[in-house]
Amino acid sequence: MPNRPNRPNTGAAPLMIAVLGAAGRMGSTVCDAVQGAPDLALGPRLDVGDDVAALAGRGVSVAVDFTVPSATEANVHALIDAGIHAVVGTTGWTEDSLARVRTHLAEDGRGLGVLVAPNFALSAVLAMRFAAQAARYFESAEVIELHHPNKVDAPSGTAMHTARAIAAVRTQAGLGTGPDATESTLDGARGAVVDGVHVHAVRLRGLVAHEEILFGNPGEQLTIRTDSFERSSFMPGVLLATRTVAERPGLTVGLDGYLDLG
Ligand SMILES: NC(=O)C1=CN([C@@H]2O[C@H](COP(=O)(O)OP(=O)(O)OC[C@H]3O[C@@H](n4cnc5c(N)ncnc54)[C@H](OP(=O)(O)O)[C@@H]3O)[C@@H](O)[C@H]2O)C=CC1
Ligand SMILES: O=C(O)C1=N[C@H](C(=O)O)C[C@H](O)C1
Repeated sequence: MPNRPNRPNTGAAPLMIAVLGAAGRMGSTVCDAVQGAPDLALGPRLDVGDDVAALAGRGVSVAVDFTVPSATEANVHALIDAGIHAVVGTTGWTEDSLARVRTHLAEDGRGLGVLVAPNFALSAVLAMRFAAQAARYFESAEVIELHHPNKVDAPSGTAMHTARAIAAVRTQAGLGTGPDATESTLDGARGAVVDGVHVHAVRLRGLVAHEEILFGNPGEQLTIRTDSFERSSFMPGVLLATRTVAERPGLTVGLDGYLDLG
């Protein structure tokens, strides 16, 4: 990742990285990326049915979780109990589940770090940041996310995060809901509503991970778009996180918390 502290850790023994969801699309890509990094060593690869608690005492420094929304929170609690830092890309996190992790980390007291990031691609991280910057200046804001048809959750974690951030800025700026004269619709025609922001999900063969954030004012529109054409786009962010999570005790939400974005 350019201009980021994503250099290999030199001079030290390689950090051992465990991967949860290792056989999945993201998990297998992470295994390849870790194997290609001279300062990292690929440790245990876990999938459904494997016991996360059994990672304790096996020299694992950091575990990367790309599993499923129904499993990821329990995995993180088990990793904390095992004394292992966690880098999490899996979606499905809520304010409540994040709060439980925050509490667990505080109670544990060993200074472990957990990063939960809805998107590790630099383009997506910047798109979310730019959207939050733009949100106060526009009457209308809607989010469209577009993904491969094998994705099990909708809207995407990235779209949820984007919409929540836009909504928070709009509230702070005293903006109400966007103008919308719709009186009757087919169910779903206006998408899901996340904190007052409409979010639309497209599933299409050929896509990987894409998002458009649309802002409108009378006579003008701003579109912010991010495209991940390959899962390799997530890897610099994942590797950066594995290298630095131990230096960031507590819970961080969003890779932007690890980047010097100003
Ligand atoms: N933050 C980011 O940048 C990105 C996040 N994601 C998110 O990552 C997650 C995974 O995506 P993707 O790799 O495409 O999905 P896949 O379905 O390809 O992979 C998920 C893997 O996790 C396994 N799994 C399921 N339950 C468990 C469990 N309890 N413990 C361990 N492993 C388990 C699955 O096994 P099985 O198939 O046998 O059920 C599968 O191998 C999704 O939530 C997705 O939204 C995706 C891309 C980027
Ligand atoms: O499932 C995916 O593929 C992706 N999931 C994440 C999300 O839900 O935001 C990140 C990226 O969009 C790819």
